[in-house]
Amino acid sequence: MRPDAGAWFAERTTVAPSLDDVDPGALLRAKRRGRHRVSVVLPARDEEATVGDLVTGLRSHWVQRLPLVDELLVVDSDSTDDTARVARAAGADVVSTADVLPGHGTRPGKGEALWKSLAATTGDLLVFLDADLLGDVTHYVPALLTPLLTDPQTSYVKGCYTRPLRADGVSSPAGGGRVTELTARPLLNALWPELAGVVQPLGGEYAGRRSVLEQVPFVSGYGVEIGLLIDLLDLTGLAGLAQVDLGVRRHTSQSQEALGRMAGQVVSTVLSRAGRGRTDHRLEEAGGLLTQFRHDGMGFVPHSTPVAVDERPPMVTVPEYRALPADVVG
Ligand SMILES: O=c1ccn([C@@H]2O[C@H](COP(=O)(O)OP(=O)(O)O)[C@@H](O)[C@H]2O)c(=O)[nH]1
Ligand SMILES: O=C(O)[C@@H](COP(=O)(O)O)O[C@H]1O[C@H](CO)[C@@H](O)[C@H](O)[C@H]1O
Repeated sequence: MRPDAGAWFAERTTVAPSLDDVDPGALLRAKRRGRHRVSVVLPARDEEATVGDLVTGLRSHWVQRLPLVDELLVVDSDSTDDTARVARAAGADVVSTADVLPGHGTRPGKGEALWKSLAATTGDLLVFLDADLLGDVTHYVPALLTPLLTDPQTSYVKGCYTRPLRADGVSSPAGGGRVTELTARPLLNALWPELAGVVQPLGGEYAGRRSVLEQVPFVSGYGVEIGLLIDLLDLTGLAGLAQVDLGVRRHTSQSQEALGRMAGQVVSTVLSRAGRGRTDHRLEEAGGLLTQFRHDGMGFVPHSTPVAVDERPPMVTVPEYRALPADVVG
């Protein structure tokens, strides 16, 4: 990893406390001191199976028992199932993407839902969580907010976690984050090596200040996370970014074919950014080292592998080849 990425990883990665170790008083004091208002946003397309429990748990802990969260919004993103009703019944506010900024029409995709959420919420701090998360993720919210509540320099916080994979009815302790590992991470390492320390660049759990989120574009589809990461790096520098180890993240996984389409959106988003301004700088210096991460039970451990292009020149340029007898050279 490049020294700046390595330093960022070492200095800007914190570990989320367990729910029992969260200090509610400190959280509320920090929130009040900063006169913050907190909005939690769940973009949801066809998540009736999971959104209810998720909203119930978040609302019970962070709205009813401890007033850490002021708004809990589910953005119904063209669902064809009962997502909206289930979310509302669990106590969330619910808007449909099409009903927000109707003068701007509506587009399909997760990023559209997240962009519209800025116009449908009032918090100066926003927390984004996927609506297909499985298991107890209650601690995600205070963990993602803490760097924003305690460090004015931090504007954007990414969650990171190990990602078990359940696909085709088979579960494995790792293997999730397929587009991250096979597309996003190699591309970011090649073109934005300063972001090589970000463990889960595509992760759907993150928090940010409205003051920066409203200044950057939102890619309408699945490119939204990588687009935000690159654009917020440009806006705030690495110093404005942080990440929190949230432990484990389980969610309902998509098919390889669906992830292929997601990867396509991620690639087009990266290329749209790589083509900006410093193209020659970025593309000419592309590649070299790929940093990946293992979890040793205590924390994430980076390990880097050279992936620079290694190639031979065209044979015709090799003098010894040109000196060979004509019947050999052809
Ligand atoms: O057009 C879309 C696609 C996805 N999502 C939501 O965005 C989150 C992440 O999407 P998905 O689960 O499809 O991606 P994965 O986590 O499988 O990569 C989930 O809460 C989806 O319901 C959305 O709001 N609109
Ligand atoms: O990280 C990934 O590779 C993809 C796919 O994860 P899985 O292979 O289904 O565990 O999931 C993420 O990517 C999407 C695009 O950025 C995000 O929108 C999702 O929230 C996130 O789960």
